[in-house]
Amino acid sequence: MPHQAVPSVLQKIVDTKRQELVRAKQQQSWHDLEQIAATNRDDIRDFAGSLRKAGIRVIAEVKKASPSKGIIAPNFDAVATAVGYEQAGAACLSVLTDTDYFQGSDAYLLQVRQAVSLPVLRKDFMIEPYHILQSRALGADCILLIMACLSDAQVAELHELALKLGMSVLIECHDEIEVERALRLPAHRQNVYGVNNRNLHNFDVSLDTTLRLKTLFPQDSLLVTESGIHSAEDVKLMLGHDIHAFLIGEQFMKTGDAGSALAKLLAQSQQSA
Ligand SMILES: O=C(O)c1ccccc1NCC(=O)[C@H](O)[C@H](O)COP(=O)(O)O
Repeated sequence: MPHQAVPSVLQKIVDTKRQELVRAKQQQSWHDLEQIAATNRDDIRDFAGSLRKAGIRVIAEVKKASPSKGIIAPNFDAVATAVGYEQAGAACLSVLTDTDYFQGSDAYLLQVRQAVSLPVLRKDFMIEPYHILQSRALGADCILLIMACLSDAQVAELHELALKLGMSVLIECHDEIEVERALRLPAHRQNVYGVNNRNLHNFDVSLDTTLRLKTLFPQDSLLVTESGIHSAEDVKLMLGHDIHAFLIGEQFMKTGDAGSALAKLLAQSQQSA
């Protein structure tokens, strides 16, 4: 664990992950995962590369529920949502696989990855190398590393393994200390740095977090602003600060037609952007 106080929700989720790992390892050994990942080896999509392309790049999130909002999408359909996002112009997808807190599922990741041609992030709380290999075996093109729930040694180990498996890595930060720690990881073109605008201690969301922390990253860093993007004004604010990549879930999912909501946001954001 890192030296700072870990937000209680995160601590709870990480404790659950430890229990899940015990069961998962009984069902599928490291060797099993290695074999599946080996058959998937050539089937990997360039997540970071897609975000580097010109224009507004949205990682559209397939998200049924969350600890802060409860159920967001009562008529949730992971595959229909993903296909809608792809048709609407998403750059990449994010699929929540955590069951207890987000009502996600590994099955959604497998199904979505097959139904679209976009690169897909496995959005979960990764704490052990097993999670990284498991993600690749499920078809993930990118994994998430949350600095707030990992020590420097853990993050270095998970980062190295993800890159070895050919995946991109979304390295998520919430404050200055986490950015400083994240930037000590080896530089790599598959590194994507996320600034999460959601304070995990109280769930408050402030886009100022991204604007404040952005100045700490080297200029050529691939930066994604995460959480709390609700409008074209929010997108334009970020574009004005040279941030072109966005991770957005709730705003789309709560409408019941996530793809159309993404198309609308892109169209409105491109007006005089
Ligand atoms: O969304 C939550 O309530 C949450 C609570 C605790 C840990 C993580 C949480 N969210 C994960 C995310 O990072 C968001 O799903 C993602 O950035 C999209 O955010 P939004 O557009 O606000 O749904």
